[in-house]
Amino acid sequence: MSGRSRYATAILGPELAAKLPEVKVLLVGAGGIGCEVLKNIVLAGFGHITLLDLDTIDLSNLNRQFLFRKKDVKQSKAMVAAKTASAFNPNVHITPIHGNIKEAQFDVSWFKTFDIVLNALDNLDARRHVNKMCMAGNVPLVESGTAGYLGQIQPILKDRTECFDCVPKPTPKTFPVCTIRSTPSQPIHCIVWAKSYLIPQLFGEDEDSGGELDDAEKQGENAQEIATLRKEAQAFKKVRSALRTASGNDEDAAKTAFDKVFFSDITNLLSMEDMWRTRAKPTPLEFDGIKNGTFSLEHKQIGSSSQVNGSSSKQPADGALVNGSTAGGSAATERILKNGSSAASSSKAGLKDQRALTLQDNLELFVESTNRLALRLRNGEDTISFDKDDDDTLDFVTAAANLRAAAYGIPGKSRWEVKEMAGNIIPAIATTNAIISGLVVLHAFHLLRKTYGKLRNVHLQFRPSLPLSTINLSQPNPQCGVCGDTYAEVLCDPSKVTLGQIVDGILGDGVGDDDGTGKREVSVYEEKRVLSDPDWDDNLDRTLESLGVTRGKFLSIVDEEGEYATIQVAIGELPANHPIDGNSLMLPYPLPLPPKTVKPPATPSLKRSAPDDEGDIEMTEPPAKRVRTNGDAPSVAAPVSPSKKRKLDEDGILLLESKDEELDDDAVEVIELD
Ligand SMILES: Nc1ncnc2c1ncn2[C@@H]1O[C@H](COP(=O)(O)OP(=O)(O)OP(=O)(O)O)[C@@H](O)[C@H]1O
Ligand SMILES: [Zn+2]
Repeated sequence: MSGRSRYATAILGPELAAKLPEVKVLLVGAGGIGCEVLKNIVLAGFGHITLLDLDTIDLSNLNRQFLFRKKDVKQSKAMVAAKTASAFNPNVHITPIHGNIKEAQFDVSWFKTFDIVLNALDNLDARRHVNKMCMAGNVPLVESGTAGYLGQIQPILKDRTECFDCVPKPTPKTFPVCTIRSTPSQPIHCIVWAKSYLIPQLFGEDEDSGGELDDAEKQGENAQEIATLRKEAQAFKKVRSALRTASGNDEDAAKTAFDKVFFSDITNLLSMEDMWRTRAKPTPLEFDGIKNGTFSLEHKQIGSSSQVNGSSSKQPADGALVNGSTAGGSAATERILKNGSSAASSSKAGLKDQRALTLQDNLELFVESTNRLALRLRNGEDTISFDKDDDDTLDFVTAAANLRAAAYGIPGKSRWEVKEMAGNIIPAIATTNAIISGLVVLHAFHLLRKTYGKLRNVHLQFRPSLPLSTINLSQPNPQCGVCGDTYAEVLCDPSKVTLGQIVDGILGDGVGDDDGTGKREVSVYEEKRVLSDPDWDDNLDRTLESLGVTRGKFLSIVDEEGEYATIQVAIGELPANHPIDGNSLMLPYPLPLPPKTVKPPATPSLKRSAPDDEGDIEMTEPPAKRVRTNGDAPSVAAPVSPSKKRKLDEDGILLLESKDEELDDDAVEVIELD
C-alpha cells in the first residue's frame, strides 16, 4: 500500500477508501469553489472525475482560482483545471468538458452515469437545472455557494431531503418601473436603467415594451407618465435604426441617442408639473454644450428648486479605492478612463477604473462606447446585452448611468463601482471557498457511505464565536414541483415517435385500481407550453420533433383530476447500437407509478406548480384558460412569455444585503449565493 492510500484508508476507512478510485463524480463549475473542490477530490482519491464549465479564464479569476496562471487567461477553465489537478495524483482520470450543463447532450441518461454530482456554480438557473436532472436521475447532489464571508452547503437526495427547489428562493431586489424610468433618486436606479432598459432598447431585440407599461398602468402608476413613456418608446425606433446604419467613425448616431434620452425624454418628463411638485427636477443635458465646455449643471439649475448633489462637471463623484480590473476596449476609452478628457479631472486621476468621471468624460465615453457597440451590430451581432465582463457594455452603462445621474443631481460612480453594482458582484473570498469546499467533500463521503444520518445543511457565517452552524435536513416539501414529481425516461427517435405514443406508453394499460397506471385524463406540457389536454388532442398524432420536444427536454404529464403526482418524462436518445429497423421508442420498465398527491392546503402554499415555477399553471385550472400551442415554432409557444418587466426583475440588482447579514441559527431559508 502506497503512502498516499495508507493515509486515505486510515482517514476514510477501508471500505470508502477502496471505493473512491471507482467512484464517478461530476463536478459542475471550475470557478472559485470548483477549483477548491477539484483539488480536494483529486487528493482524496476519487478516481473518475468529469469536470464541466462553460467559461474561459479571466484575469480577475486568478486571485482565487489557484489552478490557473496568467498564461492560461482566455483558455477553457475545465481544460486547464483538469490539466493542473491531474498532476496532483497519478491515479486520477479527469475528463474536462468545455460546455454548458444545460446542453441537450447532458441528458438524464448522462447524469445517471455518475455516482454523485457536486455543484460549484454561480447562478440560480444552472443550479436549478442540475437539481432537476439529479432528481430525475436519482443521483445524490451536493449544492454549495459562497458570498463574501458567507457560505452554505446542502446535500440533496431524492425523496430523503429537501431539493434545491423545495424552498422558494428570494428574488433579487427590484425597483418600481417609474423609479427606474422617470424618477431615479440613487446611483443604482441610473445603473439599472442603463443596463436593463437602455441597452435592451438600443442594442437588444426590437420588442414592444407596451406590455410592461400596461402592467404598470394597471398597478396604478401615474397614467400621464405612462403615456409619456409610451411616446418615448416610439422614438427609440428612430435611434435604433440610426445605430444600425451609421458609418462607424462619426458621432451622429451616438448624438441621436444622446439627444433622445438625455435631452428630449427629460424635457418631456419636465412638462409633467405634477411629478416635480415633491421632487427635484432633472436637467436636460446638451450634447454640444458639454462637449465644448459651455454647459454647466450649476448654471442650469440656478433658480430651480432642485438640490444638486455635486455631480456637475466640476465636481466629480469619488470612486472607491479598490483594486481595479483591466479597462475598456479601445485606446480612446483607455485615455478617458486614465486621464479624463478635461483638465478638471486629471488631478483626481487614480487607478484608471476608479477615477471619478466628469460630465465631459462621460459624454466622450458614451459616444465612444456607443460607436463600438453600433459597429458590433453592423458587423453582424444580432443583439447585445449587458455583461460585466464585456468592456463595451460596461463602458456604455458607466457613461449612460453617470449622464443620467448628472441630469437628476445624483452622484456619479466610477467604472469600477458600476461594474460591481451592475454585475451584482459580491467580493469572493478564497478562504470561504476553501472552507465550503472541504464541507462539500465531507458530505460527498457521507452520501457515498450512505451514512445519511450524518448529513446536514451547513452554514458558514461571519460570527467569530460560531463560524459554522448546522441544520438538520428537512423532509422534501410535498408541494415541491421538482422533487415531488415522478420521473421516467424514454429513449426514442423524436422524428418518428408521436406525442400520443409517449403518453399512452407511459400511462400503460393499468392492471387494477389505484396503481397509478392506466388511461386517465391528463394534460401534457413541455416547460410552459401546453401540448395537449383532455379536450384538445390535435397534437397527439404529431411527432415529438415537430413539436420541438427533443433530447434533453421533459414532457410533464399532469393528472387532470390532480389525484396523482405529475410524471416528468425525460426524452433521451436510443442507444448507439439500437438496430435501425428496431422500435423507435423504448419505454422504462417498470412504468412510473406516481403517488397519490397530497392536496395542497387552502392557504397560500409553497407550491411551484408543475411544470415550472411561475405559479401560473395550476393543476386545477380549467383547460379553457390555457394557451395552447401547435408547437410549429417554439417561439410562439410560451403562454406566458416573460415580459420586459420580468426581465428587469430578473436582472434587478441584488444589493449586497447578505454581506452584513448574519444567518439565524435556526434559519432554514436557503439564501441565494454565488
Ligand atoms: N450553465 C453552466 N454550465 C457550466 N458552467 C457554468 C454554468 N453556469 C456557470 N458556470 C460556471 O460556474 C463557475 C462559477 O464559479 P465562480 O462563482 O467562481 O464564478 P466566476 O465566473 O469564476 O467568478 P466571478 O463571477 O466572481 O467573476 C464559473 O466558472 C462558471 O463558468
Ligand atoms: Zn423539492
